[in-house]
Amino acid sequence: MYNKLQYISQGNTIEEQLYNIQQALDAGCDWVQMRFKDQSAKNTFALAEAVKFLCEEYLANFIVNDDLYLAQQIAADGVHLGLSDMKIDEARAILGNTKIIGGTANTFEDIENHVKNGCDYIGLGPFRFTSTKEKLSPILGLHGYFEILQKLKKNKIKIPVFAIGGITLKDINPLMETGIYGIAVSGIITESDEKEKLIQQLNEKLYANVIV
Ligand SMILES: Cc1ncc(COP(=O)(O)OP(=O)(O)O)c(N)n1
Ligand SMILES: Cc1ncsc1CCOP(=O)(O)O
Ligand SMILES: [Mg+2]
Repeated sequence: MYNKLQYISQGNTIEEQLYNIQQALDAGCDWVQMRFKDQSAKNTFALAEAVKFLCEEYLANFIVNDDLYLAQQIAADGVHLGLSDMKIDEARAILGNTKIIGGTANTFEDIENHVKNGCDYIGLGPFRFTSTKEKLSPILGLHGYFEILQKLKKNKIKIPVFAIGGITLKDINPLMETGIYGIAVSGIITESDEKEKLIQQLNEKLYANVIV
């Protein structure tokens, strides 16, 4: 099963990205999504190769944001695709069944479609406003998660749902109570001065009800 905490990388240069990713891995993150927007193919490829190497060293999962062909080229563990990126069924046909394909959703219908098309997990959001991403879909808030997760349950749709967008430590308990599986975060980890402590606290809350 998937880790319940996914770190989405930040940084405007290869160096900044690598610094942030290494810090997150050192602090205990074991799932990284490389998100490097508006860059040349050369830079993105160079970063992806370096991140793949790092994640292998730390035994962390590594997925690529947006670019299925890059994920395929560097043999990443998978890809995360948004509503305006390549369609999930097309991606599945190209990547096969062994790779992770995550899909963005903002509504119950988005999730229904993703599940039909062979998606492995859902990034559902945004939970609240965040400056990490431009052009946000409508904000869901706790009530939005509650309604969508209830509808999934009613329709017997089972897929791990990760909450995303402006999430902080204090949001985890109420979010987990809605039935989500985990969270995908960027800002709180990138900006934290006490990453190890933060990741430990996040994991404690995320795994509080997991029986091993
Ligand atoms: C886990 C997760 N969920 C949602 C997103 C957002 O993807 P997308 O809508 O394609 O936006 P960009 O990240 O590409 O700007 C995500 N990246 N990860
Ligand atoms: C990529 C993405 N998609 C919806 S919100 C978001 C950004 C999440 O980052 P943060 O945790 O900093 O709000
Ligand atoms: Mg995208």
